[in-house]
Amino acid sequence: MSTPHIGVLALQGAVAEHARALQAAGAQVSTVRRPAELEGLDGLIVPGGESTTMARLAAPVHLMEAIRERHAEGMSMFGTCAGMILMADQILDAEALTGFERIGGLDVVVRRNGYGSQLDSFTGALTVSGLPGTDLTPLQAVFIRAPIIESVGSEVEVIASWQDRPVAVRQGRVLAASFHPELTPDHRLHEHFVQIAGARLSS
Ligand SMILES: NC(=O)CC[C@H](N)C(=O)O
Repeated sequence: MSTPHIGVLALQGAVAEHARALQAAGAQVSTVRRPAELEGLDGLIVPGGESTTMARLAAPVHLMEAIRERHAEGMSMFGTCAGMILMADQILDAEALTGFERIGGLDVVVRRNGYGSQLDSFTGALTVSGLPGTDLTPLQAVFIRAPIIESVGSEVEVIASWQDRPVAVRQGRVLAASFHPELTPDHRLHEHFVQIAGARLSS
């Protein structure tokens, strides 16, 4: 099988950390700031950071629409934290995003900063289903002003929960997490995404 080529949206946010985790997971990695840089990608990570800032920076070059089109043509997507907000079909507390294109495509309702104010940052140990390999140790998940997933559609599989709420989900070629998997040395979720994105190369 050839090496999956994965991009990291590099407008703002945790870009370098994702790139390192993807390299460790065996992918060929490049950064994406313009639509042309989506060409030939098997997958794209939209990192955590600030969803409103990313949406504003993407607008002049219509990057969100271009990502949506490439996804429709087969590119996998992995949205973490702010990245998940940009992929969610519905956002509560979305005033700051009004008028800006987002990617969409993930049938979930999210609440921005839902884990915010009192608990700005915390770590939870998660059991994640469907990860590659035989390592069953819990994944340490770092939540930073994280969005709450309020509900998921019928095509969405919940692969990890924390305190009875979904925090990682998969819908076909879309993976999403409320937390920051790039900030811990455990790269199993990145490996999982590389496998999802690479599946069409081996089929
Ligand atoms: N760590 C994060 O990505 C935080 C997300 C941020 N609260 C937003 O709304 O975009």
